[in-house]
Amino acid sequence: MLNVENLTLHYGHSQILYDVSIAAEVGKVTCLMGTNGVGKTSLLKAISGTHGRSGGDMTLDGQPVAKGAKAYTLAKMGVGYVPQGRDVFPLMTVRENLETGYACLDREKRKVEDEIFELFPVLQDMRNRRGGDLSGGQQQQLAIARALVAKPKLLLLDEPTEGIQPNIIKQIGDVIRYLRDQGDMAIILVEQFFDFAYDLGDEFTVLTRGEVTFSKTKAELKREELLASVSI
Ligand SMILES: Nc1ncnc2c1ncn2[C@@H]1O[C@H](COP(=O)(O)OP(=O)(O)OP(=O)(O)O)[C@@H](O)[C@H]1O
Repeated sequence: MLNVENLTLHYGHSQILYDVSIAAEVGKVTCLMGTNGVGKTSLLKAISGTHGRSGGDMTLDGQPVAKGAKAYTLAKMGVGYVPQGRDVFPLMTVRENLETGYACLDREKRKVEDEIFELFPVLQDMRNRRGGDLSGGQQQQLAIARALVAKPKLLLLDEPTEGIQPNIIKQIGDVIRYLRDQGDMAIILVEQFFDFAYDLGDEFTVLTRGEVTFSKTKAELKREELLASVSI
């Protein structure tokens, strides 16, 4: 589904990513791991078009993605992005936040499907509340739901468990597993909560200082090896 080859990324003059290659397949969770500041969020920004890459190639379903492609174009091509920190619109209601998720779609496709509320029943109950009044866990669920509204083929999740209480972490894990098992979406998960990532992941790519250390399937990888590679 996604193929990235030799991607480089800069902020001004400072280079953050060096020849990064990563792939993500439909029906699989690809975990992107590494210690703080190695460039995981930057890679998701490049893949989502939020911060343009400086070099390298990217294809989605075999379609080349131009270097300057904007987030809007990537969203239309099927990339759903759940950023670190959620970026829920605090003054908009839950319903309005969800509606922003389909802004990239053609008018006739703009609909919040019932499945969204089946996955996240709390959002149904709170649909007229303001985003800013939701708890952190509820905001995280809203951010994931907002990305799902556009029916992405590639879902990018940046630390969905950060600052979230255990019962909601479990619900979010169940949703990710459900989406993976539906078999119509590729998922890239950036996650510092090791057991959560190890449990869900099918493929693992580890970054160190902006470079890929290794990409392995779960079968090829010992838990201890992965743990050591993401420990300081
Ligand atoms: N907008 C920016 N301008 C300049 N430097 C930045 C910017 N955003 C991030 N960086 C730097 O880029 C590097 C990689 O940051 P990034 O957030 O991608 O890492 P990360 O692996 O996601 O870290 P974390 O696990 O802490 O979220 C860091 O050194 C960071 O300070």
